[in-house]
Order: sequence, then C-alpha cells, then structure tokens
Amino acid sequence: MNYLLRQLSAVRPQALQPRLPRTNLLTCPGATLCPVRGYKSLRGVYGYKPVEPNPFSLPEVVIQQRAEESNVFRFISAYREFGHLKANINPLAPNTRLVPELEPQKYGLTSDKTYTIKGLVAGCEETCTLELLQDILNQKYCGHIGAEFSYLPTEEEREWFATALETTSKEALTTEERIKLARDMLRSQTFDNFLATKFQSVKRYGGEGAESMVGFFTEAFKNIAQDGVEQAMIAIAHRGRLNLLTGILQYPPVVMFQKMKGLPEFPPEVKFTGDVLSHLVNSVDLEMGEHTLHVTMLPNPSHLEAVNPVGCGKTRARQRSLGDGCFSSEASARQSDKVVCIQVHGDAALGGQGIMQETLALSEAPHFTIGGALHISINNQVGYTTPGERTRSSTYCTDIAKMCSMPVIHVNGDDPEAVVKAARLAVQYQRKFRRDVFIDLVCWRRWGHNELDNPRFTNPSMYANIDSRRSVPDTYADALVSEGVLTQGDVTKFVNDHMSFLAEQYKLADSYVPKAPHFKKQWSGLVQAPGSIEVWDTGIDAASLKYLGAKSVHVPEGFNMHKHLKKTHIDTRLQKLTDGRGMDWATGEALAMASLLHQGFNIRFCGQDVGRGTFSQRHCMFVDQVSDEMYIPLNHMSETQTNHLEVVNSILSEEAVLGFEYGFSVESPNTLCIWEAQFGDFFNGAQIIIDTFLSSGERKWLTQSGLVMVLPHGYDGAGPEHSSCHIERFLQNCDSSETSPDGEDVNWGIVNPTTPAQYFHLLRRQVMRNYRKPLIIAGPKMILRLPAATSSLEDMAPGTHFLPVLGDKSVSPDSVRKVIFVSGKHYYALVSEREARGISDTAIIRLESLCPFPTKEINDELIKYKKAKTLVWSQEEHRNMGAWTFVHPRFENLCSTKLLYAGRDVSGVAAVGVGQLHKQEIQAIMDKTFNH
Ligand SMILES: Cc1ncc(C[n+]2csc(CCOP(=O)(O)OP(=O)(O)O)c2C)c(N)n1
Repeated sequence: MNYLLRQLSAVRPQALQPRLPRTNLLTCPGATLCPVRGYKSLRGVYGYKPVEPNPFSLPEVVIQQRAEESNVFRFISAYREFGHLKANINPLAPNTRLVPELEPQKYGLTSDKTYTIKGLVAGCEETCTLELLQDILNQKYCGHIGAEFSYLPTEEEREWFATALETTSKEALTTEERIKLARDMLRSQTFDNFLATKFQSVKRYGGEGAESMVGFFTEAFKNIAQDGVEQAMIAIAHRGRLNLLTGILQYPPVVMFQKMKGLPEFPPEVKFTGDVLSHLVNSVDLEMGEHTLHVTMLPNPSHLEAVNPVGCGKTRARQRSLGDGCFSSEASARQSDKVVCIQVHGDAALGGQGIMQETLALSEAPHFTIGGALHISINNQVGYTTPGERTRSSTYCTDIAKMCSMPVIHVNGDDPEAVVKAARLAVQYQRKFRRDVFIDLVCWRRWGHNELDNPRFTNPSMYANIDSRRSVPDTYADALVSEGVLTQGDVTKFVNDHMSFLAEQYKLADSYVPKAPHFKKQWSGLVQAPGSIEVWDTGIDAASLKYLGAKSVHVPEGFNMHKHLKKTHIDTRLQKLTDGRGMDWATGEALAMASLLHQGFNIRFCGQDVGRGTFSQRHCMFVDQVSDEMYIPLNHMSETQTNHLEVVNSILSEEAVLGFEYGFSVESPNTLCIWEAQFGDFFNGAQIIIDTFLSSGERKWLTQSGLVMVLPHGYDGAGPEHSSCHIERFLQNCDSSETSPDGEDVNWGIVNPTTPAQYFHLLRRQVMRNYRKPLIIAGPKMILRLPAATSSLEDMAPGTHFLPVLGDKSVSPDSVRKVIFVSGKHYYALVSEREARGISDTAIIRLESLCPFPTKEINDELIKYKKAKTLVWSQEEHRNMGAWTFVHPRFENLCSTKLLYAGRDVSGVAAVGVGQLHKQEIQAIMDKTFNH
C-alpha cells in the first residue's frame, strides 16, 4: 500500500508558508486582547462601490426647454421608450411593425407647424417640421440600433443613455477601424472555410452569419483597455468560440488542429480526461496600442449559461487580488475594478436557462458585485432546431435584463459598424455606471446547430432566406471596395494570408507535442495531488487557540450585544476555552478560521444566512442591537491583520451562488472558500455546477478548486426534505477505486466528521496542503451542540490531524465479538443504544472519511478485533442511499471483510414525514444493528 505520513514542516511548500510564522502564534499573549479598530463597519456596504449622494440634476435651461415644448418632448420620450420596437434590427426581415406609441397626433403634433428641438435631442439645434423631427428620431432610435433604457433606475442614467445613443448614431468609424473590421471578419470566415475543408466531420459551431461579433470583441477590448481596465474575463459557450480563440485571442491553431485529429491536449504524464474542442480556452496579453489587456477565456461545460456565474466569481476574486481600492469593503479588504467580465450568450439559452436569472440577481448584491458585466447575446434567432419565437415568452431574448433594470442595445448583425457602435455605447455605460449592460446581436446561422446538422428539416423558409444571402464579411468587404477604402486585391490578400497561416499550422499538427501544465502566479508551489495518502499536521498549541478563540467573540467597547448571545455564545465559549474542553462545533470552526487568517490565508464563507448560521450556531458576525451595525470579530484580531473573513450571507440561490464560489476558488487558491447549504439537500439546485465544474473540472481542464461544500445532514424527523444531503450522489460521482487503495488524487474528498476537532483539522488542511481538491462535508445539525460531540484543545494540539477513521477506545479489543462500522452522527445514537442495552462486546468504528476510502485505517482497526464474529454496517439512511453501496464493495475487496447491512430499507423518498414512522424506523435500525 502506498501510504505516506507527511509532517507539515517537512512538506509545506515555500510559496504557502504562512506570512506570519508559527512562532508568532506561540508568543501571542493568550489572555490580553489587542485593541480593535472602530466597528463602524458599513452594514451592507462590504464589496459595494461607495454610495455617494447623487449629484445629478438636469440643467435649468433644459428643464425650461422641455417645459416650453412639452408635447415635442413627450413625443421624443416616446421614441426613447418605444423606438426599439420600430428599429431595423433583424437582418432576416424588415421591421413592418406598427408602433402606436410613436404616432405624432397622440402628442398634439401636426405637419403644418414648426417645432423647436434645441436642447431636446443631442446635437440638434434646429427648429424643424414634424417630418424632419420624425426623420431625426427614426434615424437615432429606429435604425440598425434600437435600445431599451427608459427603465434605468436613475434619471442620470436615463439622460446619459439617451444622449449617448443620440450621439452614437452620428459617430463614424475611422478608415483604419473599418479596414481592421473587414480584415477580422474575413479571417473569421476564412477560419470557418478552412475547417470546413480540412475537418468536414468536426463540429465547430462556426461563426458564419454572426461574424460581426468580432467587431464587438475588438471594440470592447480596445475601449475597456483605454479606460484603464487591465483584464477581461470571458465566459462564452460554443458559438463562434473557436473563431474568437484563434482570430483574436491568439490561440495557436496547431493545438486546435491536433485536437481535431483526436489527439490529447495535455501530455500523458498528467491525470486528465480532457474535454471537447468547443470547450478549449486561452489566457493572453493583447497589445491594444499603448495599453495591454490580459484576456482570460474560461473553460465551460456544455450546460449552457452555467459558466456565467463562474466567470463572475473568478472576476471578483481577481479584482480582490488586484485590490486598488475602488470598491470599499467592511474590513478594508479592497477590490479593484480593473477586471471586466464579458458574458457571451446564445439567444435560446439566455431566454430559457434559469441560472441567468440567478446570476443577474447577484450583479449588485453585496459580496457578489463585480462592477457590472458586459453581455452579448449571439442572437441567431434559432436554438438548435427551435425558431426564436418558440424559445421564450418575452419579446426579446434579452428581456431577463430588465429584471435588474439593465439597459439593452439591440443591433442588426448585418451592419458590422453598428455592432462596433453598440459595443462602444455598452462599454461607456458599464465604465460610467459600473452596471451590467446587454447587447442583443441579431444575426443568423448559416448551418444547422452544428455544421453536420441540416436546419432545413425544421426551418425551411428561414433557411431559404439564409441560403440566398451573401456572407456578412463579403458584403462588408464589397462595400469598402466600392467606396474605395479597400481594393479587391487587399481583400484577396487578407484571405490568402490567413489561409496560408492556417495551412502552415495544419502541417505542424502531427508533430506538435502538448506542453505540460504548470502552476503559475498564485498557483506557484502547488502540484497535482499525489497518488498516495498524506497526513498534514494541522494542530495548533493551546495558548494560541485560547487567544484566537477569545478574539473570535470579542467586540469593541460600546457594542450593544444581544443579551442572550452574550450569555449563551460568548461567555460559554470563553469558559470552554479556559477549561480547554467541551468545545462545540462552532468553536472548532471559529478556531480553524481564526488560525488560518492569522497564518496568511483569506476566507470566504458563503451561503444563505451563514453569518448567524441556519441553526443559530455560528454567530461569526454580530449585529449591534441599537445601530444595526454588523461586526465580524475575526476581522479585528489585531491592528496589523492583513487577511480577512468575508462573511457572505448570500441571496437565495444555490446554482449561481455555488458557481460563483467555484469561480472564486479556482482563481484564489489561498482563500479558503466554503459554501454551506441551508440544508444539505438544497445542493441539488446546484447540480449542474457540481457535475460539470466541481467534481470534474480538474479532470477535464486541470483546474484545481479547494471549494468546501458543507451540507447539513442527518435524520432527525424533519421529513422528506432537510434530512439527507444525499451523500450517495457525491460518492457515485467520485473516482475512488473499488479494487485498489485510493491516493489523494481522487477527484474530490467526501467526509462525514463527527467532532469539532475533526472539522477544525479538515478546514485547516484544505488550504495548508500543496494541492487543492474540492471537499464535500456532510455537516452537522443536531450534533452542533451535543455534549458527546465536543472536543478538547488537546484534540487540536500540534501533531494532531484529521483522522479518516475513529476507533473505539471504550472497549477492550479482546472482549469484542461484534464490530459496527458507521459514518456520521448516527454514531452517537448507536453509542447511546449500546449503553441502554448494556452491551460491552461491541465496538463502534467511525468512518470519518469516505473518499479517499480509508483502507489502511480500517485494516488497522480490523486487526485489533481478532475475536469479532459479526461485522455490521449501520446507517440511518435508506439502503439505496447513504454510504452503503459505496463502502460495501470496498470492505470486501480492500479489507477482505463481508459486512451485514443494518439500515432503512430502499426508498424513493429520503425520509418519512410522520414522526411515529420515523421512530419506528430508528427502532428497527437499532434492532438490526444489535441483533444481527
Ligand atoms: C442546459 C442545456 N440544455 C440543452 C443543451 C443542448 N443544446 C446545445 S446547443 C442548444 C441550442 C442553443 O441555442 P442558442 O442558445 O440560441 O445558441 P446557438 O447554438 O443558436 O448559438 C441546445 C438546446 C445544452 N447544451 N445545455
């Protein structure tokens, strides 16, 4: 067996050395508390941009002009609100819609008069006729750009948007910009054509019909870089992804080609399973004139829109690491606004996937805000085979944006210059107001869902129309040629040059050797997890723990503490720390967090109501009972504290929030990221994130995450829901072997700890190891305060660590005839029952770790009980649930042990909803366990 005991001092990599040496902890004066900063801690402002009094007011002269021409202004306002309905944004059909709100007679305007529009429409000084006014407004509001902004939350935003939109329509692109636009689109088209010839059976989800999206990207990159943004984070699905990667993000086509030939993207020495072509990524520095913009494209799963909250979480983590202080925060952990998240949607996915509702709901919520994202919907008016109008109930695929009053700019994708202008406008808005903004790029799709798919079976007339169309790049190039901006020779050269480049790359594909992944920047010092089992010393001396524990409940003078909390939480904790024993779960957790903060790690603890704790157990933040101010003691441990606990009482979402936390964790390996479900079973709302990122991300993309999921679990009569965290589903989703002992290189850890000290060690180990693995913790409910489930400071002392198996010290091995194996809080029920039945020949052994499966530790226990005749697995879950189906084959194969089963029968429901039945079932489990 490959089993290795590692001492922390011997193996802790240099890069992860705590910034405060351990000796600092030892010299902390356990009894005296350092003075703390003032606690005016900006309730609800943590992570927000500073709220300033809105200085905006319309100039007097404008108010007067509007008053004088109030009917004209009402008419103009109608265009601002409804003009988009008349705009020519659909390249496949002219807009013939009648918009009654835009009829001038409704505003008392007639053709026989002239009207003063000075000050009412940007850039217009004229006095004009109704017809001229209509022309001006139609041109500004109903051309190839139509925008929705009348619902923006402030007058300043609405006024700004109207002026910006009215001005945008006038701005022309420079000759240089136009040539670049033509060249970029021709390259995109050439890339698609090249693949169509060389890889006819490859699904590339090409950009044909949507090539003007490259205009959006280049313009957005240029504009944000000019505004001082240093990085862009792109969350994108399949459509046009490869074009973007090779065309703009400098992804070497050779790597893509070798992948298309079926070869792996990583070298053979790394443990990985790889991913499909349409999920490839790149991270690159783009030179944008005087500015450099670092652009990162995230790996994504096929599950559409799932990547968006992940992109937001990763963006926030990067903003935190760059912290230049744009966003203020509770404990002076600062957040930069130098990173912009760009989310690329499909129209059907955007209209249908609920995760977008959740993601947008995060956009301005404390602890989640990233200063506004740029969104673009590649609206090709069809989803797979389903025509656009059947993919939603709303007018536009972007209507979800209105949920959070975000502006939407609809643009005709056949007009690439309009797309560039739309991008400019979107960036200007995002930079000015740091809010999300959407572009709806209305375009079409040349082929089926992929290039092997025939779209004409289901959308014949649409495709008759599309088949008759010349491509957007060709049409645009033709226009520039006819205007004399380009020659036909220039166009041919653009195409040929790119074709030659691709052909060269193609030749290199067979001899290309994939590069070994390496851990860079914040990942330096980390490695892939070893194939053996390691033990990390995560203990801390008692004096330091007492000091830190006292800090965890310390509030400044003058803080109005809730009286009950003072008695039951603070005084009790202080007393237990003094005694050195009786530590409850929340104390173990607080000690783990305090020590990690002290040792140079940040912590982000997220979930619904985590600050107080669902079971009113945690109280890692206190609220002043007079002022409502929030105070987090662990952020005020000393004057010089540099690391922080971000207590994230999240919105009521599981999927987007977990995605966000995953994104944060992959960006920030030295932050302990914890997501706690309100009750364990609520994780199922986030199943897509769990399956496609958390459990599989490292295997697919070599991306490590140390995210901890705490899932309160346990049968306590609470009914079908709230009882089970369905640990069987996590076990089914792990790659622990049934036939050979696991190493640390399993895809994730799954544990069911039964003491605060075990939990303490797990949390500490999570960031102290030199690799990251997601950790699933079946968390406590009733044992949060169970006297039998407490720990002493000795259990956390130097030299101690997480124990994958807890043996039974209460029995003498020679007298044992039966061994019961159990995992989780059911242990305490078994111990009570054994006592009640007066049994003395039965040992009860706890499996605290399920994955990696603790083969060695189980065998070590089994060896002690040579006279045992009966070996039982006892669980409170149903037979088809809990850990039974997982442990059963492993006990047989790895421990040569046949176990009897004692637990609930199979069921399709997690737990009964009738108290009497619940009790009967428990009795039956106890009888089976002890009578076997
Ligand atoms: C959550 C989810 N459901 C179903 C699918 C299967 N699927 C792949 S692409 C697609 C259509 C997407 O349409 P749209 O969002 O308009 O993007 P487009 O492919 O047209 O660019 C569907 C249904 C998926 N990938 N993800």
